[in-house]
Amino acid sequence: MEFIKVKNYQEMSDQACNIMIDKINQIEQPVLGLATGSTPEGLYQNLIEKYNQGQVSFKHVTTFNLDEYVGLDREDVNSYYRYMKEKLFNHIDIAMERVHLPNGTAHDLEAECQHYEKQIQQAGKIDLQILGMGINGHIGFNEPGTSFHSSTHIVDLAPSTREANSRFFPSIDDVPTQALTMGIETIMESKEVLLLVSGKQKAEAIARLAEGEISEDFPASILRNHPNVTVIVDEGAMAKL
Ligand SMILES: O=P(O)(O)OC[C@H]1O[C@](O)(CO)[C@@H](O)[C@@H]1O
Repeated sequence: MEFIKVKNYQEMSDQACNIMIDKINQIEQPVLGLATGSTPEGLYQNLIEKYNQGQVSFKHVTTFNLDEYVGLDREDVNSYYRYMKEKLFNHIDIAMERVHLPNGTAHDLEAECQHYEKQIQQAGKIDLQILGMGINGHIGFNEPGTSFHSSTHIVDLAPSTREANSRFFPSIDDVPTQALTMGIETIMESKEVLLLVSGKQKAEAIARLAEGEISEDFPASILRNHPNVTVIVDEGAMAKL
């Protein structure tokens, strides 16, 4: 696991953007794994800027998002599908048929998980997976206690995750209680992982990632066993290292 230490959120987003554009330009049919939350917003803004400057095209890019809330329609303001459209897809030349997010309103959620997992395998696995990390070490929506051998599955969201994400909803009662997420094994099968971590609220989590034991109690810790992980971390998040 390689750590790239940067000053602040903007520098983290700039470095992540460069890594992602290199990857897109290196591979003929790149498959990217994408994340939501606050962390990658700066990266997506940068990608849009670079696209507008003609430095990158997404025509041959396929994407798989990590997760989606259960019960929110795709066009709901808080769905991750809507987030991705507004923060990235609407502004670039990506073909929407190459875009994938789990369907949180599928009639049969178990079947949807299996189907999503199959689509990732059929695409030839993920070339570069972008990750954020929750304060409890969750990656995707894989909460503490999730099996390291999990594939795409339905999760009950931890109270701390619902509380953290309630900032986007009218009230905490409106935050869905479940989500569909790529599993830990799905993430670990990505060829390369880029984990972005910013802000002092993540300092404890980064210290645990770097120095704690590898345990299902702290999902992100498994990344230490992955052969190709880069963590871009800013000064705030490094406070306890
Ligand atoms: O980037 P944020 O908003 O701090 O969230 C961290 C992680 O939590 C999630 O938003 C899920 O709660 C992930 O999608 C994200 O990577």
